[in-house]
Amino acid sequence: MPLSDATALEPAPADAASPAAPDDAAVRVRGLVKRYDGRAVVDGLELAARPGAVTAVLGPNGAGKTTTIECCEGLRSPDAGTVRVLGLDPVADARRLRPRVGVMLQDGGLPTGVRALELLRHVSAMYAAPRPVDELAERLGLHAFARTTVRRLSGGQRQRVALAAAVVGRPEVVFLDEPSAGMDPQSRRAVWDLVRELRADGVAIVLTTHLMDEAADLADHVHVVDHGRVIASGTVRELTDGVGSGHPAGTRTVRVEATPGLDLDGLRAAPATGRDTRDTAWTAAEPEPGVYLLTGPVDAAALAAVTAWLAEHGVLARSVTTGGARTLEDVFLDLTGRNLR
Ligand SMILES: Nc1ncnc2c1ncn2[C@@H]1O[C@H](COP(=O)(O)OP(=O)(O)OP(=O)(O)O)[C@@H](O)[C@H]1O
Repeated sequence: MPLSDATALEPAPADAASPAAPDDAAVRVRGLVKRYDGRAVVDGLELAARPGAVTAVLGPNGAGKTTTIECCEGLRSPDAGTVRVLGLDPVADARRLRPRVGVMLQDGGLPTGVRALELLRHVSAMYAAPRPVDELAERLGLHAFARTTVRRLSGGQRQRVALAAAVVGRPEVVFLDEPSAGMDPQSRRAVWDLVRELRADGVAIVLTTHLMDEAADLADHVHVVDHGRVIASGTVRELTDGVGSGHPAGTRTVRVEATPGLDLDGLRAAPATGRDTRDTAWTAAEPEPGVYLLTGPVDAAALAAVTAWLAEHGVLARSVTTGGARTLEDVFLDLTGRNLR
C-alpha cells in the first residue's frame, strides 16, 4: 500500500496540529528524524498511539522501530521532528514522565546481579501505587525462578521479568519492544492476556513485534515501518481487507480444509448458487493439498452455500473459516518485499 493510502487510513491529525485543540493521542510522533553517522535511520516518521488501545509497529530488521521507540522513551534525542508522550517531551520532561510510563527494552535492560523477584520488589517500591508484586509474579510465572539472578535466567524468563518491571507501577503508557520474543507458547499467552487487561484499563500500549499473529491478535492499530518511515497504517482489518490488494474492497476469503482433490470449478461456483451474484466474482484455489481458498464477497449466505455444497458432495471439512483476503504477513511482505535485510 503506498503512503497515500496509508495516510487515508490514518485519522486526520489536523485538529491536533492546532495548539488550541487537545491531542487525544497518548503518544504522538511527528516528522521524527534520527541519524547515525550521517545516515537517517528514522526519516520523517509519523505515529500516534491512543489510550486504551494496542498500537503495533511492524517492520523488517533495521527499519528503525527500536530507534523510534527509544526516542519515545527519552533514551535518544531526535535530530528533527517532535515526540510527545502524554503531552510531554520524553527527554526534557523525563522526570515527570518516569512514574507514568512503563518500558520493556529489547535486550531486557535489567541489572544482572539481582534476583528476579527482589528486582521486581525494588522496582515496585519506586511507585506510589504499584500493582501487588506477588499477584503479578504469579501471573507471569516468576515464582519458579524468583531467587535466580537475572544473569542466570533464560531469555524468555528475563523477558517476563522485564515485562513485570514495565507494568508494576501502573503506567498510563507502556512501550514493549518485541515483548514475546523467545517466549514459550504458555508465556506468550500470559503476556497477551496481560496486554489485553492493560488495554481494558485504558493504558496506551505501543509494541514492536516480528510475530504477525501477535500483531493480528492484539493490535487495534498497526503501523508498518520501512527505511525509517511509516509506509502503511490502519487496523489489521483495513490492511488485510483488500485495500491495495487488487481485490475490490470487502473481498474476503473462505478457507476450507478437507480431502485433497475436490472439484475446484464446482467449489468456486458454490457461493453464488441460487443468488443474484455472479460466480465470476469468486476465485478458488488449492494452494496446498486439501486446503481451499475461496475469495470473493463473503457473507453469511455465501458461507452457507459453501457448506451446503460440501454436504452435497459428502465432504466433512476439518475446518471452514472466513478471513481477510490476505493475512497480515501477506500484506507485510507485499509492502516490504521478500529480500533479507
Ligand atoms: N547507536 C547506533 N549507532 C549506529 N547505528 C545504529 C545505532 N543504533 C541503531 N543503529 C542502526 O539503525 C538502524 C535501525 O535500527 P533499529 O534498531 O531501530 O531497527 P529495528 O527496526 O528495531 O530492527 P530489528 O527489527 O532488527 O530490531 C539499523 O541499521 C541499525 O544498525
